[in-house]
Amino acid sequence: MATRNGTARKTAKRKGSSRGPAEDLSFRERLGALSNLPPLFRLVWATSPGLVTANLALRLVRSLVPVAMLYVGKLVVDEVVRVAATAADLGGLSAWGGALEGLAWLLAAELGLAVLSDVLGRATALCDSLLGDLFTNETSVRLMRHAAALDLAHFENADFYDQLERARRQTTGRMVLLSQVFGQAESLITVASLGVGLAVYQPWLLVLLAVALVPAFLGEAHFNAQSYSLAYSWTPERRELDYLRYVGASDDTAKEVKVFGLNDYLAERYRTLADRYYLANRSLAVRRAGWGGLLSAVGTLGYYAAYAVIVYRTAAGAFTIGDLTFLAGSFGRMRSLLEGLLASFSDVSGRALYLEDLFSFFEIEPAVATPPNAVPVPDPIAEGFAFEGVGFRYPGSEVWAVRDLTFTLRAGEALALVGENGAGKTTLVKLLARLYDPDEGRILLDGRDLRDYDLDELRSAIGVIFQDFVRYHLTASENIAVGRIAERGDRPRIETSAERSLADAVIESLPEGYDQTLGKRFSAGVDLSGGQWQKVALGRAYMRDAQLLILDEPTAALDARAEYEVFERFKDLTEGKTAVLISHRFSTVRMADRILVLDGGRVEEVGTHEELLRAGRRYAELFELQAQGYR
Ligand SMILES: Nc1ncnc2c1ncn2[C@@H]1O[C@H](COP(=O)(O)OP(=O)(O)OP(=O)(O)O)[C@@H](O)[C@H]1O
Repeated sequence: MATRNGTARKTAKRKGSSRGPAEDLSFRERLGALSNLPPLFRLVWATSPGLVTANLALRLVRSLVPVAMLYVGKLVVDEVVRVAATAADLGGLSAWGGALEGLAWLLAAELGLAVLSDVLGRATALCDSLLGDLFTNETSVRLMRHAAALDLAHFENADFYDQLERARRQTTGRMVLLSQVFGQAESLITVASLGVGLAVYQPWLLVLLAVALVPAFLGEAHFNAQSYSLAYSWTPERRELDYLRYVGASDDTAKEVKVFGLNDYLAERYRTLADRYYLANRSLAVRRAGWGGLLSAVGTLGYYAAYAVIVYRTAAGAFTIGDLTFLAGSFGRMRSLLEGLLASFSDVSGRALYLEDLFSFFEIEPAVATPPNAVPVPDPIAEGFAFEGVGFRYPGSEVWAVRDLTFTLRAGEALALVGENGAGKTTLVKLLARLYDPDEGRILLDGRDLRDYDLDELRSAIGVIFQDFVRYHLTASENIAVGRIAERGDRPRIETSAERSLADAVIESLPEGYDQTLGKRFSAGVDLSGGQWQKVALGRAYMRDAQLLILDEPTAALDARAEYEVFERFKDLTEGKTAVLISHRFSTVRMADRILVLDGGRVEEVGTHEELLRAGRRYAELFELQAQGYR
């Protein structure tokens, strides 16, 4: 699996290592994670350049408000002191209306700044939340698109699922990270402006401030990295928790969970696992709170030391009372800003570590893909398909699912695949549809390797109705239209497909006909029986109208009459097309032009129904077994 950079590889390696979950990350790794911020910024920028610009402009103005307010505050105090002294000299204020006017202006300026700060704050928050929503939508769509482009093999791999899960968690709330970064930039400008003010009076106060805050910062950074390690190493368990929650409370499983009485077992298993996670988290949270409190006390000590110095110097006459308020205010403000800045810096680097999961997910490349100089898929297919010594092992499996497959599937012929459970029928079909590529040998289409063709075109030329077809909780018409989703607006085509697969009677009996939502997930949904669902799924084959049609157990759930009727129409479905039919029912198998018998992933025999019966080998044996069952 391709990963993004050193940090990703290291984190991936850590997972499998024997070191404990709360192990540390080096400071460099933490800093390295910050390299995820520019790509994040580019993603957010692409979401809405206008909102990002507005956000930054608002923050820039807002960052200068605090120093302006403190300075006006200082002027107010100095002015009050001056006016009060003069008034005392003259025995009253009344004669000094002119002096009060200056004070009034200053107060008005301070009020104006306070209102401005509030308005800017709200406008920034608005920009942040709008951007956050847009960003979540964008990233979720990208994630879905990317996941769909990946190989089927990825989806059968538990590590991939963990990675997908971690990436999925990153689609929401990532804007918080960018707001934090923007907020940090804003705080930095404010700190710089306050720093200039402080430096004018007492430069060494700045040094004191920095020294007092470093321990708290390092503590934060350390615990952030530990939290990440913990969350990372617990991904499989968190996935199991989600799975248990799903099995324990979902429409798909409710029936079986009830009749087998699994509820207590599932709840108990959930609790045991959830408690372990809670305990691991708790011990970290407690240590974090303890150390955090101690280290921030050091910062507070620094602040009061500085405050004492300023008070002493004011008393000694070196500063005015206005200076005192300005300095104490600036210092206090800077301390909380710096503290927030440092804490959020380590928080940012912590969150940036999580971003690694999102970006490294986006960088996984599918192995089954269109080659650079792809050839167009022939239409119509002239010769057909040829398997030449094809062998395939599922990823991570030592056993060959199919091996030495050599046979042809001629254009226009209907070929049935027969074999016992696990013989390799579905695997053969997955190879034909290029859901996987062979590990050995090759599959040719009109004399060229399947891998030379454009993948989208190839998939478009093939229609597969799997045994475990999906029951989409969408409308009846959409459930048929998924066969050729681009034509979903073509109602006559959908209705004709339904008619040919015998789904029309089912759909017409629904309260809302073709617009009826199927399945139980949504309140308006109506569920169908297994056979009714199969008729709907079969409608997709007619809708697809592909050059190569593959039907995996198309009639397994149909009653005898429906099966008979479907086969009456089978010729018409496969007319002029190449078809592959998988079935355990010999009544179905007989419809095919030729039959390929698989055993243990190898071709055992090929021929017409009559030829194979005459040969008296496995096909004849299986046929006889089934025929006996009917007698
Ligand atoms: N996703 C998978 N990962 C690993 N092994 C698999 C996977 N799918 C199938 N296999 C293995 O590959 C072999 C062939 O399976 P396949 O599903 O092709 O059989 P089949 O003939 O379609 O069986 P059935 O009649 O039960 O549908 C089996 O030994 C099976 O255990």
